[in-house]
Amino acid sequence: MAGAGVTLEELKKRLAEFAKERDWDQYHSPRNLLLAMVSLCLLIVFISMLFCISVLEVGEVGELSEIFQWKGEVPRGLPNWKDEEKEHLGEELSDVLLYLVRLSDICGVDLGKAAMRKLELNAIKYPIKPCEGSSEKHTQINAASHNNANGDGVAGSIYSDNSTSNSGV
Ligand SMILES: Nc1ccn([C@H]2C[C@H](O)[C@@H](COP(=O)(O)OP(=O)(O)OP(=O)(O)O)O2)c(=O)n1
Repeated sequence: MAGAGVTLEELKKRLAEFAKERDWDQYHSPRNLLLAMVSLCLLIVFISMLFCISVLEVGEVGELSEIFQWKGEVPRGLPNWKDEEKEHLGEELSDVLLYLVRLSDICGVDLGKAAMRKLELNAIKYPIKPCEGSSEKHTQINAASHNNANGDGVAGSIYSDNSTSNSGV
């Protein structure tokens, strides 16, 4: 089954391809990716408060954020970072990953399968053509497509256009 037993290396490759096809490397800076994770965590905090679970995971993301605090924008590959700083970053990233893997196991979620499925859903939400070089959210791109469809007959909703989606997992 797609995604069952997927390795971290495969997932890394798929994510890199997904970003490259959409010319999104320009937006995937360390800071932007971290901020994307942090906003996701604010949602988890809210849900955690409702269900009293998983606050530790948010704590680890907080520790990860501390490493980038006051550094401003950081270039890919972290060329000016000391070895100790990179090692510390590796430890905090691992804490987040290890808690995620453990949490999904305890909850009975096959994380590899779920991640591959989410990539397929992302490809439907963010088809290559309208999303190429754009950092807009799918809702904004979808609204723009609707406007175009009303105005000059160009493509309608991105959800109904499978011709450019990249969901062939
Ligand atoms: N510039 C971007 C935008 C999205 N994604 C990928 C990573 C995430 O797996 C997913 C996040 O997409 P959304 O921000 O649209 O969030 P959701 O999928 O949760 O959608 P929604 O917020 O509408 O529920 O897409 C990405 O890699 N780079």
